[in-house]
Amino acid sequence: MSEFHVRAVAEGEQRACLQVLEEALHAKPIADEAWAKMAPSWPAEGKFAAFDDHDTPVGITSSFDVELTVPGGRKLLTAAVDGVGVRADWTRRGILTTLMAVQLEDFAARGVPLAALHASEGVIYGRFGYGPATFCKGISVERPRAQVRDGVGRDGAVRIVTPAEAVERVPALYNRFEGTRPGFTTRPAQWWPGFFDRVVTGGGGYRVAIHSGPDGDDGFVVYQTVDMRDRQAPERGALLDIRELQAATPEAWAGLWRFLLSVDLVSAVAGRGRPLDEPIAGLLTDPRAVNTTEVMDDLWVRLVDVLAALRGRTYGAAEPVVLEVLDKQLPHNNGRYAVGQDGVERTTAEPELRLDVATLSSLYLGHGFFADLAPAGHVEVLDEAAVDRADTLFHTARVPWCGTFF
Ligand SMILES: CC(=O)SCCNC(=O)CCNC(=O)[C@H](O)C(C)(C)COP(=O)(O)OP(=O)(O)OC[C@H]1O[C@@H](n2cnc3c(N)ncnc32)[C@H](O)[C@@H]1OP(=O)(O)O
Repeated sequence: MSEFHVRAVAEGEQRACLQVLEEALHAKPIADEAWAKMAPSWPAEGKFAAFDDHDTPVGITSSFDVELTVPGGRKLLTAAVDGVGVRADWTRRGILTTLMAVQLEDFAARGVPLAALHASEGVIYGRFGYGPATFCKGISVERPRAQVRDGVGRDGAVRIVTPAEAVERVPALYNRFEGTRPGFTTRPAQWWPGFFDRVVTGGGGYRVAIHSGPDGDDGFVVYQTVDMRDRQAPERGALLDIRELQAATPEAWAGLWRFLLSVDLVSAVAGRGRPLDEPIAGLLTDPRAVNTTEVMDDLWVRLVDVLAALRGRTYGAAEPVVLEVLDKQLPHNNGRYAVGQDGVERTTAEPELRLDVATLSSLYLGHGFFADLAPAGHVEVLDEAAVDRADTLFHTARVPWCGTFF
């Protein structure tokens, strides 16, 4: 059987590596024109690949640096992992395991405290120390029943912009929202061209509308309408599908929703990847017009430097707790940590809770509870009283949400 070797991707090898990824994700071969557009967003930097005996790539992992907002509002350097795939005839031979090990060591060597990704399947990344740290929901609003409450969302104006104007304005507008809640990430310049090309400018068919309030532009929505009418069912209307909606203020948010629900010949307004706490029902005279269609994991987080990551966030009001953390891939993280409002220290004190780094990572941004993870065996409880304390320290009032797909 052929062996593989793993190394950093060299300049000029990106297209062959991208082809491996596209095949793994069941996408079509990359045409020359598509590659010409994508190449600037696909640098060799940050990519590791597995190669066969002929130096042909058969597996890839990729990342780029962003900043992730953590509880308390600090933004920590984070490796955004994307583009993971192994060619179908090379799977289950340990390629991903090797790629993840090399990539994590690279993050640790560069002093990156956090890594994050969106997972194609729930079973893949836990073994590498990643845990689901933010969640999102799909919603569908029955438009004929959905009347926005009087006096809400009327203060600003919404205008549909051209694709060119969207490309010019939306990235700067997004930068106004960064950091408002745990889980938000910055979007580096290399992220935007792929998004616009897929969705707006490259025939994706989505429109962009911008909300402006007293201080200028303060929100945007990316959406498309899919006409569902036919002669037999003219009342069916179109489905309005929200790709993304971001607002800097509650007024901008309400104004964008009022606009979406006012579009004629639409029977339902739907979106996926919305924050769990988005209060759409409260906006409407009939809260039952809103249905939650799914709840999904959103961002998976991996603490690469546990001490730095724990020190990067703030904590709720409780006495400190001593955690013992187990990390198979990055043993420098193994050990005990005293976590409290006044700081985080390594300690030799007796542990109160023992957990692996994936579980700690899933709780890190403030979603979920130690109390809920303990019964399933994710947290070993050595001192019962520590569970409540740990939950008060870690859980956040604001629900974490990422909302940026990579
Ligand atoms: C961040 C992102 O980009 S998400 C996108 C991820 N990519 C995809 O989903 C594309 C399609 N899938 C693939 O390319 C591959 O199946 C990968 C990348 C998920 C896994 O690659 P492989 O090289 O087969 O993984 P590897 O051989 O190292 O497996 C390690 C372990 O994980 C398990 N595993 C890996 N992938 C899966 C899976 N999809 N389902 C169940 N188990 C899996 C293996 O069985 C193995 O378990 P073991 O250690 O107990 O034997």
